[in-house]
Amino acid sequence: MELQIASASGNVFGYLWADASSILDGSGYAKRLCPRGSGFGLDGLFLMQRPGKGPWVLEHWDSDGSKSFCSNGSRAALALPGAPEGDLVEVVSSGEPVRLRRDGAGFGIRMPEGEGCGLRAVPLETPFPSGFGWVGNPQLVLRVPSVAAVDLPALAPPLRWHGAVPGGTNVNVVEPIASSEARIRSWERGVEGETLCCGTGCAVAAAWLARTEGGSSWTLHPASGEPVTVTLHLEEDGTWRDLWLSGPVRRIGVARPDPSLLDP
Ligand SMILES: N[C@H](CCC[C@H](N)C(=O)O)C(=O)O
Repeated sequence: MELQIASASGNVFGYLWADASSILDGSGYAKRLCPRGSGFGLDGLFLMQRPGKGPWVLEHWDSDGSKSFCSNGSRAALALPGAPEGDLVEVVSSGEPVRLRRDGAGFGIRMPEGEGCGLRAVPLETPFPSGFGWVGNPQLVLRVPSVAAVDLPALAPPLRWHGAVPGGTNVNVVEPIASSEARIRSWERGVEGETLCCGTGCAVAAAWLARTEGGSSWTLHPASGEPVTVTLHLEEDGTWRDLWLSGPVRRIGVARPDPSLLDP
């Protein structure tokens, strides 16, 4: 079985066509194929169904086997062989109806706007000004003087496991560097470590920056150095419309996992 590998701004994923496997044990596949050391060193795994008549269907698991919505991996899927053609593609990704597009900046995704999505007030005490949002998964954003100076492995875990958010949260630190640009670093739930870019983290960071600093377009510079641009219409109540995140995608290649990883 072929494992396609692709990167979205440094967030790296493996992809399997679901009909290539008789057992849809996505969680088990993710746990065996993803981790660095015992697997391919991937942030997450996608199972994809062949494009049919309705929206294209994708499912994502983090490297620890937990199921979650993932924006970067969804937009990178559009670069894979076998993906639907066209500039604009309807997708149901981990149950969330979203749109993907091929555009000048690379590949983009329009984020979920359904029930519960948007900025929310959550009683989290942090040493820094903070915001929280839900975009198919939970994202905490802290504004810091310098993202480079933050000791993320010390700062993030207590917030990641904070009881104020059931199931905990992803943690992002941001540092505005211009009127519509900021640096960002992300600590991801389910990877339990820093990733080089978290798309949903960038989306919530941009929404929170739009609320606190103004503007409707923010370019975020993640740890990978491969920037993403977020455009949105933010409403007074913290919900958004047409929140698009775009950035580069790279196809890395194809791996052939040892059969013991697929069928232990
Ligand atoms: N990296 C992903 C998000 C994974 C979210 C996962 N870590 C969770 O907590 O559900 C993205 O680009 O949207």
